Amino acid sequence: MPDIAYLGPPGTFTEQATRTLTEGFDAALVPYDTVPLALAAVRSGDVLAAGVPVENSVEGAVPATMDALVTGEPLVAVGEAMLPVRFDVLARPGTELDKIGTVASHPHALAQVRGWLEANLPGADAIATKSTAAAAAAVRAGEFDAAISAPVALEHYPELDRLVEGVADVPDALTRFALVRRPGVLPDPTGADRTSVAAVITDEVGALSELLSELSLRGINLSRIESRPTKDRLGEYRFFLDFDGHVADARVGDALTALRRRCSEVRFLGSYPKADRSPASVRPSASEQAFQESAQWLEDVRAGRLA
Ligand SMILES: O=C(O)C(=O)C[C@]1(C(=O)O)C=C[C@@H](O)C=C1
Repeated sequence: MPDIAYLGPPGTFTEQATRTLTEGFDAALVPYDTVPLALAAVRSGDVLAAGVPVENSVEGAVPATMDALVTGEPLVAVGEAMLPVRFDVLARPGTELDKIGTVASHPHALAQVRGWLEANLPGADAIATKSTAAAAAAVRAGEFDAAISAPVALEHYPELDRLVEGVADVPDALTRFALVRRPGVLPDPTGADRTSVAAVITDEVGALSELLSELSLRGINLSRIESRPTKDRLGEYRFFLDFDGHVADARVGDALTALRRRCSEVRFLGSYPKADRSPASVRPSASEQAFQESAQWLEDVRAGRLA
Protein backbone atom coordinates (compact mmCIF):
# COMPACT_ATOMS: atom_id res chain seq x y z
CA MET A 1 0.00 0.00 0.00
CA PRO A 2 1.59 3.32 -1.00
CA ASP A 3 2.14 6.06 1.59
CA ILE A 4 0.78 9.57 1.02
CA ALA A 5 2.26 12.46 3.04
CA TYR A 6 0.29 15.37 4.47
CA LEU A 7 0.88 18.38 6.71
CA GLY A 8 0.26 16.86 10.14
CA PRO A 9 -0.19 15.96 12.86
CA PRO A 10 -3.58 14.22 12.51
CA GLY A 11 -6.51 16.64 12.61
CA THR A 12 -5.34 19.30 10.13
CA PHE A 13 -7.41 20.69 7.29
CA THR A 14 -4.74 19.25 5.00
CA GLU A 15 -5.38 15.75 6.34
CA GLN A 16 -9.09 16.13 5.51
CA ALA A 17 -8.28 17.41 2.01
CA THR A 18 -5.75 14.60 1.43
CA ARG A 19 -8.41 12.03 2.38
CA THR A 20 -10.74 13.56 -0.21
CA LEU A 21 -7.97 13.61 -2.82
CA THR A 22 -7.10 9.93 -2.28
CA GLU A 23 -10.67 8.62 -1.94
CA GLY A 24 -11.07 5.17 -3.46
CA PHE A 25 -7.30 4.73 -3.55
CA ASP A 26 -5.76 2.21 -1.16
CA ALA A 27 -3.13 4.39 0.55
CA ALA A 28 -1.82 5.03 4.07
CA LEU A 29 -1.72 8.69 5.09
CA VAL A 30 1.49 9.73 6.85
CA PRO A 31 1.79 13.04 8.77
CA TYR A 32 4.81 15.32 8.28
CA ASP A 33 5.67 18.38 10.39
CA THR A 34 5.94 20.85 7.52
CA VAL A 35 5.06 21.18 3.84
CA PRO A 36 8.76 21.20 2.74
CA LEU A 37 9.32 17.93 4.66
CA ALA A 38 6.25 16.33 3.05
CA LEU A 39 7.46 17.38 -0.42
CA ALA A 40 11.01 16.18 0.34
CA ALA A 41 9.52 12.75 1.14
CA VAL A 42 7.87 12.72 -2.30
CA ARG A 43 11.15 13.71 -3.99
CA SER A 44 13.13 11.02 -2.17
CA GLY A 45 10.52 8.36 -3.02
CA ASP A 46 9.67 7.69 0.66
CA VAL A 47 6.03 8.42 -0.20
CA LEU A 48 4.11 8.33 -3.47
CA ALA A 49 2.49 11.76 -3.15
CA ALA A 50 1.72 14.57 -0.71
CA GLY A 51 -1.36 16.64 0.07
CA VAL A 52 -0.41 20.29 0.59
CA PRO A 53 -2.29 23.58 1.12
CA VAL A 54 -1.96 25.96 -1.85
CA GLU A 55 -4.07 29.05 -1.25
CA ASN A 56 -6.81 30.46 0.92
CA SER A 57 -9.57 32.81 -0.21
CA VAL A 58 -8.88 35.20 2.70
CA GLU A 59 -5.14 35.04 3.32
CA GLY A 60 -3.87 34.15 -0.18
CA ALA A 61 -1.06 31.82 -1.17
CA VAL A 62 0.78 29.51 1.21
CA PRO A 63 4.39 30.69 0.65
CA ALA A 64 5.96 27.52 2.13
CA THR A 65 4.20 25.43 -0.52
CA MET A 66 5.10 27.76 -3.40
CA ASP A 67 8.77 27.90 -2.46
CA ALA A 68 9.06 24.16 -1.83
CA LEU A 69 7.43 23.35 -5.19
CA VAL A 70 10.04 25.22 -7.22
CA THR A 71 13.12 24.31 -5.19
CA GLY A 72 14.63 20.91 -5.94
CA GLU A 73 13.54 18.11 -8.24
CA PRO A 74 10.36 18.80 -10.25
CA LEU A 75 6.99 17.87 -8.79
CA VAL A 76 3.56 18.09 -10.40
CA ALA A 77 0.04 18.45 -9.02
CA VAL A 78 -2.32 15.67 -10.11
CA GLY A 79 -5.46 16.74 -8.23
CA GLU A 80 -6.99 19.59 -6.24
CA ALA A 81 -9.52 19.83 -3.43
CA MET A 82 -11.33 22.79 -1.92
CA LEU A 83 -12.42 22.87 1.73
CA PRO A 84 -14.61 25.39 3.57
CA VAL A 85 -12.56 26.76 6.47
CA ARG A 86 -14.08 27.54 9.89
CA PHE A 87 -12.31 27.09 13.17
CA ASP A 88 -13.03 25.89 16.70
CA VAL A 89 -11.31 27.27 19.79
CA LEU A 90 -10.01 24.29 21.79
CA ALA A 91 -8.69 24.39 25.35
CA ARG A 92 -8.06 22.13 28.33
CA PRO A 93 -11.17 21.47 30.45
CA GLY A 94 -11.84 24.25 32.95
CA THR A 95 -10.24 27.00 30.82
CA GLU A 96 -12.29 30.21 30.80
CA LEU A 97 -12.36 32.36 27.70
CA ASP A 98 -11.43 35.56 29.57
CA LYS A 99 -8.43 33.84 31.23
CA ILE A 100 -6.73 32.85 27.96
CA GLY A 101 -3.24 34.36 27.80
CA THR A 102 -1.84 32.47 24.78
CA VAL A 103 -3.67 31.27 21.67
CA ALA A 104 -1.83 29.15 19.12
CA SER A 105 -2.38 28.17 15.49
CA HIS A 106 -0.96 28.05 11.98
CA PRO A 107 -0.17 31.61 10.77
CA HIS A 108 -2.76 31.28 7.97
CA ALA A 109 -5.40 30.32 10.51
CA LEU A 110 -4.48 33.15 12.91
CA ALA A 111 -4.79 35.60 10.02
CA GLN A 112 -8.27 34.29 9.20
CA VAL A 113 -9.57 34.96 12.75
CA ARG A 114 -7.63 38.19 13.42
CA GLY A 115 -10.83 40.21 13.86
CA TRP A 116 -12.39 37.62 16.16
CA LEU A 117 -9.23 37.52 18.31
CA GLU A 118 -9.13 41.30 18.60
CA ALA A 119 -12.79 41.40 19.65
CA ASN A 120 -12.84 38.37 21.95
CA LEU A 121 -9.30 37.75 23.22
CA PRO A 122 -7.71 41.23 23.05
CA GLY A 123 -5.15 40.46 25.78
CA ALA A 124 -4.00 37.09 24.42
CA ASP A 125 -0.67 36.53 22.68
CA ALA A 126 -1.06 34.81 19.29
CA ILE A 127 1.58 32.09 18.83
CA ALA A 128 2.40 30.57 15.43
CA THR A 129 2.61 26.78 15.23
CA LYS A 130 3.38 24.50 12.28
CA SER A 131 -0.29 23.61 11.77
CA THR A 132 -3.69 24.00 13.43
CA ALA A 133 -3.47 20.44 14.80
CA ALA A 134 0.08 21.06 16.09
CA ALA A 135 -1.50 23.90 18.10
CA ALA A 136 -4.10 21.52 19.57
CA ALA A 137 -1.34 19.05 20.49
CA ALA A 138 0.65 21.85 22.16
CA VAL A 139 -2.42 22.95 24.16
CA ARG A 140 -2.98 19.37 25.28
CA ALA A 141 0.68 19.31 26.41
CA GLY A 142 0.07 22.46 28.45
CA GLU A 143 2.27 24.75 26.31
CA PHE A 144 -0.47 27.25 25.42
CA ASP A 145 -3.95 28.04 26.72
CA ALA A 146 -6.00 27.68 23.54
CA ALA A 147 -5.76 26.48 19.94
CA ILE A 148 -7.52 27.70 16.81
CA SER A 149 -8.13 24.36 15.13
CA ALA A 150 -10.07 22.54 12.46
CA PRO A 151 -13.39 21.20 13.81
CA VAL A 152 -12.16 17.67 13.06
CA ALA A 153 -9.24 18.13 15.51
CA LEU A 154 -11.44 17.37 18.52
CA GLU A 155 -11.71 13.75 17.31
CA HIS A 156 -7.93 13.47 17.63
CA TYR A 157 -7.54 15.48 20.85
CA PRO A 158 -10.58 14.35 22.87
CA GLU A 159 -8.91 15.53 26.11
CA LEU A 160 -9.65 19.12 24.96
CA ASP A 161 -12.93 21.02 25.16
CA ARG A 162 -14.49 23.10 22.42
CA LEU A 163 -14.80 26.61 23.90
CA VAL A 164 -16.14 28.30 20.78
CA GLU A 165 -17.44 26.80 17.55
CA GLY A 166 -17.33 28.05 13.95
CA VAL A 167 -15.00 31.04 14.28
CA ALA A 168 -14.19 32.83 10.98
CA ASP A 169 -13.85 36.52 10.08
CA VAL A 170 -15.06 35.64 6.58
CA PRO A 171 -17.82 33.02 6.86
CA ASP A 172 -17.44 31.40 3.42
CA ALA A 173 -13.64 31.13 3.37
CA LEU A 174 -12.16 28.32 1.28
CA THR A 175 -8.70 26.77 1.14
CA ARG A 176 -7.43 25.01 -1.96
CA PHE A 177 -5.17 21.96 -1.64
CA ALA A 178 -3.18 19.94 -4.16
CA LEU A 179 -2.05 16.35 -4.39
CA VAL A 180 1.53 16.47 -5.63
CA ARG A 181 3.77 13.72 -6.97
CA ARG A 182 6.88 13.15 -9.06
CA PRO A 183 6.38 13.67 -12.81
CA GLY A 184 4.95 10.63 -14.58
CA VAL A 185 1.74 9.92 -16.40
CA LEU A 186 -0.46 13.02 -16.35
CA PRO A 187 -4.14 12.88 -15.42
CA ASP A 188 -6.31 12.63 -18.56
CA PRO A 189 -7.92 15.87 -19.77
CA THR A 190 -11.53 16.19 -18.57
CA GLY A 191 -12.60 19.51 -20.15
CA ALA A 192 -12.64 21.03 -16.63
CA ASP A 193 -8.93 21.17 -15.87
CA ARG A 194 -6.45 23.60 -14.42
CA THR A 195 -2.80 23.98 -15.39
CA SER A 196 -0.16 25.46 -13.08
CA VAL A 197 3.24 26.80 -14.08
CA ALA A 198 5.97 28.90 -12.47
CA ALA A 199 7.81 31.29 -14.81
CA VAL A 200 10.73 33.64 -14.33
CA ILE A 201 10.57 36.55 -16.75
CA THR A 202 13.48 38.55 -18.06
CA ASP A 203 13.87 42.11 -16.74
CA GLU A 204 12.53 43.92 -19.83
CA VAL A 205 9.86 46.50 -20.58
CA GLY A 206 6.47 44.80 -20.94
CA ALA A 207 7.75 41.29 -20.14
CA LEU A 208 4.88 40.47 -17.76
CA SER A 209 2.15 41.96 -19.90
CA GLU A 210 3.48 40.08 -22.96
CA LEU A 211 3.55 36.84 -21.00
CA LEU A 212 -0.10 37.35 -20.02
CA SER A 213 -0.99 38.23 -23.61
CA GLU A 214 0.22 34.78 -24.71
CA LEU A 215 -2.60 33.35 -22.59
CA SER A 216 -5.32 35.85 -23.47
CA LEU A 217 -4.56 35.65 -27.21
CA ARG A 218 -5.34 31.95 -27.04
CA GLY A 219 -8.56 32.46 -25.05
CA ILE A 220 -7.08 30.99 -21.86
CA ASN A 221 -8.65 32.12 -18.61
CA LEU A 222 -6.08 32.96 -15.92
CA SER A 223 -7.38 32.05 -12.44
CA ARG A 224 -4.38 33.07 -10.33
CA ILE A 225 -1.16 35.01 -10.63
CA GLU A 226 1.17 35.35 -7.70
CA SER A 227 4.79 36.34 -7.47
CA ARG A 228 7.59 35.26 -5.14
CA PRO A 229 11.16 36.54 -5.20
CA THR A 230 13.51 34.06 -6.92
CA LYS A 231 15.83 34.66 -3.93
CA ASP A 232 18.77 34.94 -6.40
CA ARG A 233 18.65 38.68 -7.04
CA LEU A 234 16.70 41.64 -5.64
CA GLY A 235 13.92 42.56 -8.07
CA GLU A 236 13.80 39.17 -9.83
CA TYR A 237 10.47 37.39 -9.46
CA ARG A 238 8.98 34.03 -10.24
CA PHE A 239 5.31 34.18 -11.30
CA PHE A 240 2.96 31.37 -10.34
CA LEU A 241 0.20 31.10 -12.91
CA ASP A 242 -2.92 28.94 -12.74
CA PHE A 243 -5.17 28.85 -15.78
CA ASP A 244 -8.04 26.86 -17.26
CA GLY A 245 -7.18 23.99 -19.57
CA HIS A 246 -4.92 20.93 -19.79
CA VAL A 247 -1.42 20.72 -21.24
CA ALA A 248 -2.90 18.22 -23.75
CA ASP A 249 -5.25 20.96 -25.09
CA ALA A 250 -3.89 22.57 -28.26
CA ARG A 251 -4.38 26.16 -27.03
CA VAL A 252 -2.59 25.42 -23.74
CA GLY A 253 0.27 23.59 -25.43
CA ASP A 254 0.67 26.47 -27.88
CA ALA A 255 0.73 29.04 -25.04
CA LEU A 256 3.23 27.00 -23.04
CA THR A 257 5.68 26.82 -25.92
CA ALA A 258 5.39 30.62 -26.24
CA LEU A 259 6.09 31.02 -22.50
CA ARG A 260 9.05 28.68 -22.84
CA ARG A 261 10.49 30.91 -25.59
CA ARG A 262 9.90 34.13 -23.66
CA CYS A 263 10.87 33.26 -20.10
CA SER A 264 14.26 32.54 -18.65
CA GLU A 265 12.72 29.61 -16.76
CA VAL A 266 9.39 27.78 -16.95
CA ARG A 267 8.47 24.99 -14.59
CA PHE A 268 5.38 22.91 -15.36
CA LEU A 269 3.53 22.30 -12.09
CA GLY A 270 0.75 20.08 -13.41
CA SER A 271 -2.57 19.75 -15.27
CA TYR A 272 -5.35 18.28 -13.14
CA PRO A 273 -9.16 18.28 -12.83
CA LYS A 274 -10.54 21.36 -11.08
CA ALA A 275 -12.15 20.70 -7.71
CA ASP A 276 -15.42 22.36 -8.75
CA ARG A 277 -15.41 20.55 -12.14
CA SER A 278 -16.51 23.77 -13.91
CA PRO A 279 -15.76 23.33 -17.63
CA ALA A 280 -13.43 25.76 -19.39
CA SER A 281 -15.21 28.12 -21.73
CA VAL A 282 -13.34 28.03 -25.03
CA ARG A 283 -13.97 30.54 -27.79
CA PRO A 284 -14.36 29.00 -31.30
CA SER A 285 -11.02 30.37 -32.55
CA ALA A 286 -9.22 28.58 -29.67
CA SER A 287 -11.01 25.22 -29.99
CA GLU A 288 -9.20 21.93 -30.69
CA GLN A 289 -10.86 21.87 -34.12
CA ALA A 290 -9.66 25.40 -34.97
CA PHE A 291 -6.08 24.50 -33.97
CA GLN A 292 -6.19 21.23 -35.96
CA GLU A 293 -7.60 22.89 -39.08
CA SER A 294 -5.08 25.73 -39.00
CA ALA A 295 -2.17 23.29 -38.47
CA GLN A 296 -3.41 21.23 -41.44
CA TRP A 297 -3.70 24.40 -43.54
CA LEU A 298 -0.10 25.33 -42.73
CA GLU A 299 1.10 21.81 -43.56
CA ASP A 300 -0.69 21.99 -46.91
CA VAL A 301 0.82 25.41 -47.68
CA ARG A 302 4.30 24.20 -46.77
CA ALA A 303 3.90 21.10 -48.94
CA GLY A 304 2.80 23.21 -51.89
CA ARG A 305 -0.71 21.74 -51.88
CA LEU A 306 -2.38 25.07 -51.07
CA ALA A 307 -1.70 28.73 -51.55
O1 LIG B 1 -2.91 23.81 9.77
C1 LIG B 1 -3.75 23.23 9.05
O2 LIG B 1 -4.75 22.65 9.49
C2 LIG B 1 -3.53 23.24 7.60
O3 LIG B 1 -3.96 22.31 6.96
C3 LIG B 1 -2.84 24.41 6.97
C4 LIG B 1 -3.79 25.54 6.58
C5 LIG B 1 -3.06 26.53 5.58
O4 LIG B 1 -1.89 26.38 5.30
O5 LIG B 1 -3.75 27.47 5.12
C6 LIG B 1 -4.93 24.98 5.85
C7 LIG B 1 -6.17 25.51 5.92
C8 LIG B 1 -6.46 26.71 6.72
O6 LIG B 1 -6.51 27.80 5.79
C9 LIG B 1 -5.41 26.98 7.75
C10 LIG B 1 -4.21 26.33 7.74
